[in-house]
Amino acid sequence: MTSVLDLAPVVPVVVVDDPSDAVPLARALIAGGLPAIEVTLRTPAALEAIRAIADAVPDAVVGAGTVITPEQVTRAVTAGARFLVSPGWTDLLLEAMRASGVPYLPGVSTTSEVVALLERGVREMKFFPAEAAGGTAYLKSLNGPLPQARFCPTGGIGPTTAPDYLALPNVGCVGGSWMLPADAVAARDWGRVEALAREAAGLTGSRAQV
Ligand SMILES: O=C(O)C(=O)C[C@H](O)[C@H](O)COP(=O)(O)O
Repeated sequence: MTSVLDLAPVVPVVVVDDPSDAVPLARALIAGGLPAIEVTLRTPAALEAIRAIADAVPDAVVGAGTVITPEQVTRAVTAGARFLVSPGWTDLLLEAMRASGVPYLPGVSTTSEVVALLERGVREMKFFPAEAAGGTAYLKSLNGPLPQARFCPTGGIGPTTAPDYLALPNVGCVGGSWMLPADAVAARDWGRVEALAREAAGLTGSRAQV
């Protein structure tokens, strides 16, 4: 499989409360041009949402986010998750992710964590919480000594800051929830979600111009 970092410039980070929203929401994101979708395991509906998207929306590459235990790795992959994302990592979690057979992005926010992952043969990671942990300045600084590490920064990123991240050589994609405003999801305004997704998908253009 293509690296998770190269599927799309923006990976929507989705919190699903009502499992019946999962399929129309995924269709709206795909129609807008965002095929990789991270469903966070933060709600009881998450696994059902992953299963529904995997079954009904074949064009989606659905993954699981907020994966923090080996049990969640197993449940997510069984439900149909095609990639795994964690906000942070331990050796136990890393071993389970590695054994799952699907691509994974362990979360880091410090230089030592990046070095520790490189030591374990992992070069692709989530940078979380991106804005709070130092944003583009931090990632730019990491690229000097550690250019072999590539990141999906997530956390506090919006449409105006995403292009700055995407312009960095060590950033493959960014994650974010801005294309899924809570009021639009509550109103099931999938047209608005699609329009916001389309704008996000177009951010590749900003990147190409840099
Ligand atoms: O759930 C997880 O595993 C997380 O790591 C948190 C998410 O990545 C952020 O909540 C998304 O970022 P926002 O765009 O700021 O909403």
